[in-house]
Amino acid sequence: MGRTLFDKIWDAHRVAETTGGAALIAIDRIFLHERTGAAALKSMAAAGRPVQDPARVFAVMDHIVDTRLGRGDQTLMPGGQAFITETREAALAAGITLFDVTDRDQGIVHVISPEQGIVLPGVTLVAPDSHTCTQGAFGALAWGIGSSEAEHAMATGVLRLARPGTMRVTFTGALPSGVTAKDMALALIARHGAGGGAGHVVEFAGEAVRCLDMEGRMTLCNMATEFAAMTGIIVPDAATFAYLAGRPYAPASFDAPYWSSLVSDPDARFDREIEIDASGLAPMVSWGTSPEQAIAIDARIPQGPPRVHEYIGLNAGQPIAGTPIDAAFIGSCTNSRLSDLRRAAALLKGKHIAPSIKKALVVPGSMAVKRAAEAEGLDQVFTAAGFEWRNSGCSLCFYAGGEGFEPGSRTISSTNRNFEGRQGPGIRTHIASPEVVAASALAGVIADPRKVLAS
Ligand SMILES: CC(C)[C@H](C(=O)O)[C@@H](O)C(=O)O
Ligand code: SF4
Repeated sequence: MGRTLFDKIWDAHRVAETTGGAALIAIDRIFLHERTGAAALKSMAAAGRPVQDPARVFAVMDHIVDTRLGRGDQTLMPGGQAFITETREAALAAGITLFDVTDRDQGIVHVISPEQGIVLPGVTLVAPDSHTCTQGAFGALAWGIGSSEAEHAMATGVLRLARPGTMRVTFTGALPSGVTAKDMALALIARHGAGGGAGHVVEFAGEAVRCLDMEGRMTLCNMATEFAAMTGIIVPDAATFAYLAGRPYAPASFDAPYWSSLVSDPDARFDREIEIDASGLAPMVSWGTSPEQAIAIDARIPQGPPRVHEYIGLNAGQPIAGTPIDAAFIGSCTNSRLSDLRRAAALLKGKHIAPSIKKALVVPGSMAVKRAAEAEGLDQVFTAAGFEWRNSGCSLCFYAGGEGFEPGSRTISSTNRNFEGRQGPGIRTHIASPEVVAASALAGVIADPRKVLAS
């Protein structure tokens, strides 16, 4: 019987079978960040265990770094300085590659790993961070682990894994204009639940996926963890190889037989199959406190748990469009790459955000994205429109203390999580595409970008 892409990567990395259907899987790349990585490195050093192969291990400062222009080494997170200094010391002592705060290649882990050519088709890559699934867009088996597993992988080069199930989500047809990879992800989670992918590796397939550029594919795979999947994965193709060619850590060519074998065979069987007609999708926006509580932007809020309505301050039956917002955020490993910024800037060009917006931030996913955006003048478009232009990092994708939105704010955000308190105590987050964020910031209320594009 044919094998799925996942099966092939699993087989190529299976070092030994263990009990209960689990296996020892060889780990090709490990990526750490200062929020959870230092703990793993420090614990290894304390136990006198060296990193087995430092050339395969990378670390970056992204989660709690200051993103204000002109930043130094400081973090605004109360008590957070130790994460930065300890990560730096431990990374240097272990001899691994570190992208430090002021490095020109610094950025959010899942943005810089592809930019640097560290993730490659067919590799296994782990990081103590749930959105490691983003990197499955390159046809890698990339997933989030815990700090102690990271320690294990660094010390031994393998991890013990129960074999996950396989699921294929096929998006048929073509996406309508103004509808993006973010909307595909939110539509999937809204229809099949935030737990819908549990225990599975989800392969995204179909015409609408093939037509996404690499940045769109990363946005889609990024949300696999919000679907409770172990990870997402997309079969690599010419776009994948072209994206990676010439990147610092990528091989000189992708013509070895292994690369072209990285497909799901036509007769491969998946444990579960889901099909979604992409041509029927609309821009999506979350109305509640789980990514599954998301609706088309022209729809009305459904009845949800009373606690959710209470926190979010919106009633069932209300249209979501027209809801007044106080703040806007463009950034995160979901939607902070050059194409995201370009699409938002195209809507904002020559316009200004509504006076009711108290804080509007654009936080590029990496310093390389920031430089590329500046070379095109996008920073000027954003600042003229009333957005603050920042250095790269996770920023207000998650609240670490120190910097936040005004208490009680309602934000429209290009991030991936709308949990209670995710962006700060009492903050009500609506997640959506960068287009929806830009259109809403202009209007001061949740707004449909297709209407701005048409006007
Ligand atoms: C801090 C980190 C472990 C966490 C994660 O794993 O996802 C963060 O990146 C997040 O998005 O909540
Ligand atoms: S940008 Fe947000 S979701 Fe992504 S790694 Fe950072 S905190 Fe996590």
